[in-house]
Amino acid sequence: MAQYTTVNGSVALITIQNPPVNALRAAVREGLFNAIQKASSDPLVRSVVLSGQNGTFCGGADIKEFGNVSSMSGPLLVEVFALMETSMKPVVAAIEGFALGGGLELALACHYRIGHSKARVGLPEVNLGLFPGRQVIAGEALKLGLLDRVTDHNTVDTALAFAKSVEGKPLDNRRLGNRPCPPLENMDAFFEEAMKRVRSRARGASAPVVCVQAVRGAATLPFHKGMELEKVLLGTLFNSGQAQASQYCFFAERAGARWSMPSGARWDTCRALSISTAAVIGLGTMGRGITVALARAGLSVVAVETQEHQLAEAQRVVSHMLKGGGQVSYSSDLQAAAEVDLVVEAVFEDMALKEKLFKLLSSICKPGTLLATNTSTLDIDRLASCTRDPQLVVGMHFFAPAHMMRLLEVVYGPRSSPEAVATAMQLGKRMGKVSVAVGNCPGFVGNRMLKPYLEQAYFLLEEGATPELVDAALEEFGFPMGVFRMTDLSGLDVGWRIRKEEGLTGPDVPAGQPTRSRHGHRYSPLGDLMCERGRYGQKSGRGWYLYDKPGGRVARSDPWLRNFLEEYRVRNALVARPIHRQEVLERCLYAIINEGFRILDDGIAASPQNIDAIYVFGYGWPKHRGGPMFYAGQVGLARVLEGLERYHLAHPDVPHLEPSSLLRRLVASGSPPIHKWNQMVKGHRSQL
Ligand SMILES: CCCCCCCC/C=C\C/C=C/C(=O)SCCNC(=O)CCNC(=O)[C@H](O)C(C)(C)COP(=O)(O)OP(=O)(O)OC[C@H]1O[C@@H](n2cnc3c(N)ncnc32)[C@H](O)[C@@H]1OP(=O)(O)O
Repeated sequence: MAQYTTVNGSVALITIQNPPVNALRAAVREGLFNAIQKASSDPLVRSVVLSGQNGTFCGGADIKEFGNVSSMSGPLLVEVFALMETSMKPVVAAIEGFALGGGLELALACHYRIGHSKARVGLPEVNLGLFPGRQVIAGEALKLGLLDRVTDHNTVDTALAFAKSVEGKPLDNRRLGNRPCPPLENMDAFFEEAMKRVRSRARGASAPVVCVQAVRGAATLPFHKGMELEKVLLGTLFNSGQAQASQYCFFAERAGARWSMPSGARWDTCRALSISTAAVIGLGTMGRGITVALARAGLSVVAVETQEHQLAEAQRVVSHMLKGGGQVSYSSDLQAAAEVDLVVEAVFEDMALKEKLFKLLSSICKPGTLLATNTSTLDIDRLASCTRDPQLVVGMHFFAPAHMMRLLEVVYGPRSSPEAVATAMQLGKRMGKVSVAVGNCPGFVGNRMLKPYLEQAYFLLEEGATPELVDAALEEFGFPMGVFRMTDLSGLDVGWRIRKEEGLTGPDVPAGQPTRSRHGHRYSPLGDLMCERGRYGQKSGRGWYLYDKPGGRVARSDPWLRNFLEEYRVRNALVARPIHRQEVLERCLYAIINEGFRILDDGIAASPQNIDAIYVFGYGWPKHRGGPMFYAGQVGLARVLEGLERYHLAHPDVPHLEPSSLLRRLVASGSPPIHKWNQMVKGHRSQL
């Protein structure tokens, strides 16, 4: 766990050994503690170098141990730090790769720090619901005083020579605990302003707020008092539930890489096809973002758009985004896709158009080309059936803006080959995405769960709520945008087109159909009515809110909408009632969760972690709430079930509120923890 050798006669070299990231689990802490004691007591040793195995200094505390803090064994991190800092022999950290969180604190407990120029240091614990900070590269760390020296050469060798040069020198002013924090003018005003800003951005997350309190303590109190305060604050965070949620997200983010298909095919047994060239078809907003994402991942991309004016505009925008980097050519001819390894189709969400395109692509592209569609809801298998090689068709569902959003849903149809899925998943990794493989059904995972969420939001408007009230409740919960602001941003016409495609609205709806009912179920036509009035959201300057101009970003309440809703209620004999924030949250969130359970039971998602990763990285679900499925566990499955039963009783014509069978089975079996849910799933497939 901590290898100890003596080098150059007098330098003890301690190497942390805990792959893959040298996390500081109990055995490592113990190893370090013993090694420092050994170096201190060995009369031949005059200095110490601390490094990490395999070019990695240390990824911090072991996050897996946080799951059971009470059973943590071995010396505490602070005890290791204290032993190191009070050592009478100079300790030099040799930082390669990264020193993060407790790993950086370990380096800061050393008397000197030498970093490789490519090393990254920082305190990223905000992502884990603990004290936060940002990561910086070695050069900046040097300027900030976090490092004493940066090298391009072998870091350990440099540190060993350096350690030799400081043997016997006084250490008192090298111990950070002895150094006072430089005074700051208007310290109180500074921290109050910082707190105000952090609170407004934290959206209910405790860690950033508590961090300001800890930094204030560190800056204004004597060292040991600051440490005591930090311990108390850390305890608060650990007990908040938010830290567990964030730590769960850390692993959920990585769990998608270990994908599996119902056939038994899985990540470690399938080989990805080699992809170096790609074509993107359709250069609207999505196609442009996808082009940038692929080009940044090192692919040579041909961007195809048949409308000349759109092509010219796309070329301008994409070149600007890529700032001269990336290899992209442009064409208005589909033949340009003939020799590529991968095609990503990103045309309008229209099945007939996509079917035609897939038929064409299948005849144009060389054998072996992977055909991917960026559809957000349509049937992958129907598209596959238009092609020569249906096994080479998958969904690659990007999220806008495609070059920035972390999520990629990789959708496999019944005929998609494991190699095709492996290829799309590997591409996702190359693009830096959180990729999750999911099965084929309308809306896949993300949009399928969005549907009941939107539906509840519309129903709440019918019953007396306003967009402002619904959005405020959701934003207070932690979403960056409430559901109405979000649909204004993405465009109300997107859902309208999908509902037309589904025959729920538009000319295909049979005459005499009741306004607020479809197939015997409650239906709200509010979204359709808005679109019929040209209210598409930000793009038209009017939606659920009012904007200064088309494309405007600042939402204002719209008196027109208030009247519109009142008239709508009168027309439909609806009586507005006061709606409480709690009802908004329960109906909107429980509806999402309920659909999540159905998706799990249907085998469309392989695990609750996959669903949560999709919601956190694609739909703005707050990380400190862990994703909808984790949140359900935190609220209590029995309470979620009771809520759904209550709302379904009140709204029996809303099938999405009828509790899913999996949720019922889980509650009946005593609400097991989330990692055991899969055992209760129909046709359960083993977890990897
Ligand atoms: C009431 C008082 C309670 C007392 C408790 C005291 C505890 C001490 C509390 C606070 C002090 C210190 C806190 C911390 O240090 S928290 C950890 C801070 N570190 C981080 O946040 C870094 C997290 N890791 C990363 O960002 C990346 O993993 C990376 C940059 C280190 C490496 O990236 P990459 O090469 O892309 O690899 P992966 O991300 O895929 O990771 C590989 C593998 O390793 C696992 N892993 C990574 N970091 C950790 C870790 N710190 N602990 C445990 N495991 C870690 C990761 O999960 C991957 O494994 P897989 O999930 O099985 O795929």
